[in-house]
Amino acid sequence: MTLQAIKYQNNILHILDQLLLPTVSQYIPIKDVNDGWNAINKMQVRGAPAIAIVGCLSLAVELYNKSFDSKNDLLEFITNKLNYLITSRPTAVNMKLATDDLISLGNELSKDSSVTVLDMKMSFIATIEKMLEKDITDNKAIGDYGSKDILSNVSSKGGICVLTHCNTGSLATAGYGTALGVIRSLNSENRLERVYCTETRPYNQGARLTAYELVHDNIPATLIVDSMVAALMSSKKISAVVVGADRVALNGDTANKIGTYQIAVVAKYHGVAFYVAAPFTSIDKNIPSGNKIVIEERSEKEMTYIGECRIAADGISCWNPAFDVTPAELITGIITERGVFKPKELEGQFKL
Ligand SMILES: CSC[C@H]1O[C@H](OP(=O)(O)O)[C@H](O)[C@@H]1O
Repeated sequence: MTLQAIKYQNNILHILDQLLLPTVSQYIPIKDVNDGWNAINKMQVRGAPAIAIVGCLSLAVELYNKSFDSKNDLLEFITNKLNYLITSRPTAVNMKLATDDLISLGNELSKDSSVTVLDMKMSFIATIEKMLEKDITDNKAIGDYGSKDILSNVSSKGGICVLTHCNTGSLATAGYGTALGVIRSLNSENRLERVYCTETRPYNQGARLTAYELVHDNIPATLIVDSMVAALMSSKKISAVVVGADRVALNGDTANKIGTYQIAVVAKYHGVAFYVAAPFTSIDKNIPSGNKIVIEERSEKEMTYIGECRIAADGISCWNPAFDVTPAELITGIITERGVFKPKELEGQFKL
């Protein structure tokens, strides 16, 4: 059983507080959209798919306990709540895409005279609940497509070594994971010698979350400091890098955790395949390239403190972008639940 970032049953929602991992494993209740917004903004839950799922489930929980006089009132309520949830973190696209889908569902249902207010409310809740299962199904498909494509491009018949950055596993999704899903699939096929994970400063998603998942699943793994990537590639046989995504532009440019871009540059220099693993819920067909992606900047406290302990000189100014954009030319393949695409093939997927 992989770890669960999100626990939802009978309209009751809890999330694993990821700020406390790996030393404390504690679930906290999410009772409404305000709780959802705060948990996402503080990064008690994080990861592009998990942000959308928790955001929408926080709406489902609030909806369940409310009644509405008309379908227009209900549509206005969910529109306001969803547009508020989008403001919790700007870079990952999943919450925005979920909002667009739910609002278009709302417009459809409000025009259908055979649908009552209660039918409409329960239809929203059912649609949101389906996000959990679909995400896990998508991730398992991503895992299997990714494993197959990576192995088709290596000469060895034995286990391979891969590198990943940040956390893209069960703690960033509804379960199994995206890039970590590929690693789980490689491991279950007995084709993984070792995965190297970067600590991923300053929030340490790698050291605190990915390492936690890999140890929990008994997957052979080694933690490295972010600045060791070039040394790793020059001294060990790394067959591929697999990372996640927060927002993929139509041309394949990809916004992901800060540090991804420089790993892609080093991978290019060393001739190592560089894959992005992301469901279509992380692909933004409305932006042509990565320079349109808003990059979230977070508090300098995340850089200058570890817990309560200050680790940087008082008075130093800081720059803390949470993401960077890797240009499509550095990306070997984008692994999705529909298969693996070269960046230039992505646009065609939206013309089918
Ligand atoms: C499976 S998407 C995970 C994606 O989200 C992470 O960012 P954050 O931890 O700030 O939410 C990181 O970019 C991962 O690749």
